[in-house]
Amino acid sequence: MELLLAQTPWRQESITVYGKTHLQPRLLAWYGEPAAVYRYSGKTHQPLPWTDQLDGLRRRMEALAGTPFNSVLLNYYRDGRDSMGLHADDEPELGPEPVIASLSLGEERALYFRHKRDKQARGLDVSLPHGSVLLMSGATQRYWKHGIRKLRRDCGPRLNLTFRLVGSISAPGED
Ligand SMILES: O=C(O)CCC(=O)C(=O)O
Ligand SMILES: [Fe+2]
Repeated sequence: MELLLAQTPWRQESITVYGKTHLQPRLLAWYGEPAAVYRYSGKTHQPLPWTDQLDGLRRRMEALAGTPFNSVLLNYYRDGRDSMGLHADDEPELGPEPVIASLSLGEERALYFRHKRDKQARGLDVSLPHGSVLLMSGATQRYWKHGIRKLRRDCGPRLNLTFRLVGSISAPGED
């Protein structure tokens, strides 16, 4: 975690909601094969090339999940004010039933799940302690959204690494 915090070229992206632009409440970095271009939160991300450390983690995640990954999104939650809004990782370039391996380091925070359509469905909080891996697969992204809430109490930094397999979806008329 110390290596990743120190050596990653962290960026803070902005997001535009209802015509207003805000800075996203966390830092991020995107690594992967050159072909793993990914649109996330309405932005196109060109991946940085794998570092030895991230490639090593990728191999371990592939062994655990039994599926290949060609990219990883790093999210850095600096303190309890950093968060991630409810969303599903359901972009077309991830395919219909993506497998996502999510490695958490540092402060334990909860990933909360809400059903997309069934408002009666009970939500779910999944605590993600240091060193844990959460596998999301099957229809999870189709039916559920997830996010990280802000906290009122003080809390230390947290890193989350989501390993993904991003396909190239070419736009109509492109090859
Ligand atoms: O920080 C987390 O555990 C969630 C990250 C996430 O949902 C994402 O990167 O899409
Ligand atoms: Fe996500």
